[in-house]
Amino acid sequence: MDFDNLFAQICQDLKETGEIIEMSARFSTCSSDAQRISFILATNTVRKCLQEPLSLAKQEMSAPCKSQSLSASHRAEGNNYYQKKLNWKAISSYNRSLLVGEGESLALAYANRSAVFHDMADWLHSLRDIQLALDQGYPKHLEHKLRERQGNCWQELGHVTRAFKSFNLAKELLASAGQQHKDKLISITSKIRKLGDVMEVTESMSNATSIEQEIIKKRRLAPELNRDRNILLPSASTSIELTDSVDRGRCLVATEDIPIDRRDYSGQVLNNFFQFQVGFCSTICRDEATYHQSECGLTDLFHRTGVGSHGFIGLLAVRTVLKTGRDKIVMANQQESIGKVYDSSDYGTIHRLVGNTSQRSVADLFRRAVMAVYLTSLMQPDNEPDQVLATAVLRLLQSYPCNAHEICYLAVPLPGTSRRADRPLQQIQLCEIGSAAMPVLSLINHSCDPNIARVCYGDVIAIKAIRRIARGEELLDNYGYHYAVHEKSERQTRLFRQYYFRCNCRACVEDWPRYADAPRLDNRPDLSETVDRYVKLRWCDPDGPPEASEMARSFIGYLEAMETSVKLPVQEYNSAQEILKHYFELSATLSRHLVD
Ligand SMILES: C[S@@+](CC[C@H](N)C(=O)[O-])C[C@H]1O[C@@H](n2cnc3c(N)ncnc32)[C@H](O)[C@@H]1O
Repeated sequence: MDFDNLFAQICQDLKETGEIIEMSARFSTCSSDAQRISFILATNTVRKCLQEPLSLAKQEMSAPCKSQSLSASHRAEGNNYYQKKLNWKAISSYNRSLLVGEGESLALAYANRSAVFHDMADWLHSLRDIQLALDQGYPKHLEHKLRERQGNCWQELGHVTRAFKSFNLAKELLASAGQQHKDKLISITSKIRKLGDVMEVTESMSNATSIEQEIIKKRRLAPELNRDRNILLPSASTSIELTDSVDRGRCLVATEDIPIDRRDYSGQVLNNFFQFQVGFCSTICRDEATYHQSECGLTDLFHRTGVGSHGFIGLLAVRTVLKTGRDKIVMANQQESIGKVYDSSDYGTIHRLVGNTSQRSVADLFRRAVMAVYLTSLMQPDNEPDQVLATAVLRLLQSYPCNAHEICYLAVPLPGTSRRADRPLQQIQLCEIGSAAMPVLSLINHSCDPNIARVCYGDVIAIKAIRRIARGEELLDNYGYHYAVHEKSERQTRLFRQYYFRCNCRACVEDWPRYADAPRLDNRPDLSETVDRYVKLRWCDPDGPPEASEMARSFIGYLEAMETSVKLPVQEYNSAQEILKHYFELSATLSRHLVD
């Protein structure tokens, strides 16, 4: 049963027992989250309603979820996509195959995924998957294929001796398999010959973990800040400071003029990164994360039964609490403030995210409190939830809807791998792959006409100025409701429903029209063709990037000129800003942080 249904059942039972009105009056007098949790734990009707679903859920969580046949069918689907060169879809099917596979089916899924990475020129990921396939007992009679692929990867990465060793292993396996692979044997022998004289094979082969360390080292390289690091706000530069205001709460403000495209913040996501699939992002993550035992069962259960309307936020809350541990939570409860330094690696900064508790209805708080008890009971071996943990979960169930950030990546073929230069641009997709708590990023207030954009570099988010920000001006993000896309009334209603504030940005105060109804400038070129050309250049043509950067620079100039010479809003300004954001996203996806 998903949580929405379970909660509806609880409300129904409370109505039938005639307790609901009196209970809601008493619950409304609770003045802290700790009191709310105690209240739920002391309410027999709620506890009784939770008992059976909790037992069933725990049974399901411990039930085996591996299936050779399901793994094989996802793999077959992946093979189908792979043949059609739909690489991302193939990877996604192989991922599903991995999640339910074990033994040989797991090995085959890793091996097939390695072929896709190989075709995408993603040598390290291919190597990692090859090694995992071998570790899982990949069939011996097929091993020559993996060894040859492994040799290609090492060769591309410049490890000649490792390539030599892999090709030789492939050759031995082919030779012992007999005549049927004669052509293959000739081609491998020629690859070995081309490597030249490799006198001594001293370089040892890497295992999956060491390859992964290489991958992570590259992926986690946060883009450099454009200024010195701010010691009070370690993920930001000195161009930004944290201030407080009566009507807008905490906010980030520029300490100097910030030009377009300057990067002044880059926050680590990993503190509480949560992917929406049960599966480890790496073997290192698997080996380090002791809390995964509770978390994975829960995530899998939520997937299979439907997560309910607060499900993902609930899982992010569980991950945070499991990863932080009870002692640090107790400490955060005891400390009123977090001191001078606002450091996102400190749980205290997450603990103090805005939850808008005082503005929430009794019904909303009651529902979240029941969910906190339910989730905490699932995390623990018996059905007696720890009050401290349940209180922390309740706190996060209020703050995360107003503060969690999505992690996205742009699914694009890598440069040079496109077989058709006219590949439709629609193949580029912005994919949401998870959500994360990033407490410093969460200090930025909303505007329907923002001056910064968030850009994901793998699991690191950077923010960049998309218009000039003057000294003393507030940095403003967009929470998903932009003036160019949503009517003012819709923006105001939705922002209030989720974030509990009335927006008074310039676009709201002046009631700017949406993009389609905004005026156009006379004598300005139509940008749509340029956008197409720019995007094509950026990812289809290996010689494209320099020209594309040049184009982005001209857009920046164009935007800056419009800021001072044109009364906004106009369509052209909006389009140029969109192109700039595209440029940022593409640069992040194609940057060396992700691809070597
Ligand atoms: C992600 S937090 C932003 C930082 C927040 N001001 C703080 O003190 O931590 C989101 C919350 O900030 C407040 N907020 C965001 N944008 C706002 C705005 N434009 N005007 C007033 N309050 C705003 C709302 O309470 C919202 O739920």
